Amino acid sequence: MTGVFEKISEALHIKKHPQEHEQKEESAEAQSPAHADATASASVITSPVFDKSKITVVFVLGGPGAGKGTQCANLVQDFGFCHLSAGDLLRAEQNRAGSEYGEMIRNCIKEGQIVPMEVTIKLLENAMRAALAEERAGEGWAEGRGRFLIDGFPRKMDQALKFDEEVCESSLVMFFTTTEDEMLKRLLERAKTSGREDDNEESIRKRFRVYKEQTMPVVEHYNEQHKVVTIDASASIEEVHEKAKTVVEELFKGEIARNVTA
Ligand SMILES: Nc1ncnc2c1ncn2[C@@H]1O[C@H](COP(=O)(O)OP(=O)(O)O)[C@@H](O)[C@H]1O
Ligand SMILES: O=c1ccn([C@@H]2O[C@H](COP(=O)(O)OP(=O)(O)O)[C@@H](O)[C@H]2O)c(=O)[nH]1
Repeated sequence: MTGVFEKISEALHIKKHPQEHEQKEESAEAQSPAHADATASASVITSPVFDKSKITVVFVLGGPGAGKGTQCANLVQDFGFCHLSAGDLLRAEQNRAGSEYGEMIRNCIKEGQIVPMEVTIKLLENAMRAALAEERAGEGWAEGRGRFLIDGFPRKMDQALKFDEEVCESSLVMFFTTTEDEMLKRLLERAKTSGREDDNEESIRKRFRVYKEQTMPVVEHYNEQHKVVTIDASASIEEVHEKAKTVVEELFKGEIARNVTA
């Protein structure tokens, strides 16, 4: 039987990684919804596609409109990260001619729901592969190394577990927080130019609810792993940037204190 991952890979035109092991195929099959029960008892050993000792993954979380994308853009300038916004990748796939997921993605985004993880994870994995294949110059990119800011992901526990286990174990979660009132204000302002179908009050309220119900448990999960740095995003863009920059400097120096408020 064709696994969900294979089916999605085909549809997204994703080539299999030459180094991907047979075991990995078995594992992807085992992770499909039809095999969910088998996964718990399966003794298949999986290894992530990317090696954590070479690839740094920083997850960037926070409510809709907290300023994740804005701060990621700043950190790209500072540290040469590759910035992958899960939302942007989904919107690109939604608009890709011939995508069989376009309609499904559009509906999920409009309703503030989370797109099934197989789609998002494959898009991220594919984008990471493409960035590494570019053999970028600059700090952090020599000899097969790479550094990624993964923005707006993982938003749900299943995504977090699967990405860490099968794609690349994350090093850190930067968690940007501010009030719902502030996020709403920012998003309604962004709506004037973003052209996003979900930047309207009805969709925003739904996104807030999904964020509380589904994304907060992800933050809790990483808190238990001592991987979270919380950054108050209520201040000005530049003030928030200074804090975020210090956090990343400490990460690369190996001096970061986890589960702290920066
Ligand atoms: N610290 C801040 N103060 C005021 N406005 C901000 C701040 N950070 C971001 N914004 C603005 O708020 C809106 C949402 O920011 P964005 O980075 O797109 O959020 P997210 O990626 O978390 O949804 C944007 O229009 C952005 O310019
Ligand atoms: O891993 C992800 C990330 C995003 N989304 C969808 O994309 C939307 C927009 O996410 P994005 O991060 O672009 O925007 P934000 O809500 O943070 O402003 C979300 O509401 C979800 O519908 C998703 O399904 N899975």
